[in-house]
Amino acid sequence: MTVQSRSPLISPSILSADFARLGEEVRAIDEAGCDWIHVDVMDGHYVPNLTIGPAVVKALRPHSEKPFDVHLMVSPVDNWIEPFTGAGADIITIHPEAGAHVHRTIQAIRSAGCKAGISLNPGTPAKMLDYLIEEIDLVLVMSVNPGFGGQSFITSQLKKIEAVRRMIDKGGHEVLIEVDGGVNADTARQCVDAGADVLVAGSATFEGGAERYGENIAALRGERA
Ligand SMILES: O=C(CO)[C@H](O)[C@H](O)COP(=O)(O)O
Ligand SMILES: [Co+2]
Repeated sequence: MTVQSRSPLISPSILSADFARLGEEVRAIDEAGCDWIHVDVMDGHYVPNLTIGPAVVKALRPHSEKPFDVHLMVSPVDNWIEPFTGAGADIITIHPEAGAHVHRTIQAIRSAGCKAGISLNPGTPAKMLDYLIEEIDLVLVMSVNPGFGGQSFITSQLKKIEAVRRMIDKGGHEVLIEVDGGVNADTARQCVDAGADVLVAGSATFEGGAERYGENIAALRGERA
């Protein structure tokens, strides 16, 4: 197992924020020291939940200068790239199963000036990245089945994080590994030890209200608040 000592980047998922006060919540996690802001876009078709569209991303954009990490759980996905890059996304991650032409979609994301990510569902092997790893900036390893916040971490995904880490180290391209789903202070450590660079955390960031966001983020980084 690769044991890493560096601190991971933290990308709180606003799926667990108070939707009635989203702008305020984005400012609060920014001030609490998060690195990125994770936006879960669900279409009620590719996943059984319906969440945020580009109009909401555009409305939130003035509330933080930190990178907006937009996770598209949408099928078909191609027609949604331009609306989200136009709304202010910095990183766009897609699910290969949701796009008919993954390579082309990745190129469209990068041509629009955004970083491009590929997400691997719990049942999707790391091998899916063959022929794509050199074209992307980020691999999002899903440690829950996509669709809802608050699910339990699927431990088998640690082996996948290790496999993706080996693939990236061998290839020599700069690609970040992000882990999404059921990440808390305990599973965060396991993810970082397996080779993760970025951790998404919804429930574990927003737990306890705004006065706790700073200590929650510090705990996810493995620091004391
Ligand atoms: O993509 C997602 C679900 O599809 C969310 O980002 C993820 O579930 C984060 O929520 P939590 O940290 O509460 O598990
Ligand atoms: Co997500």
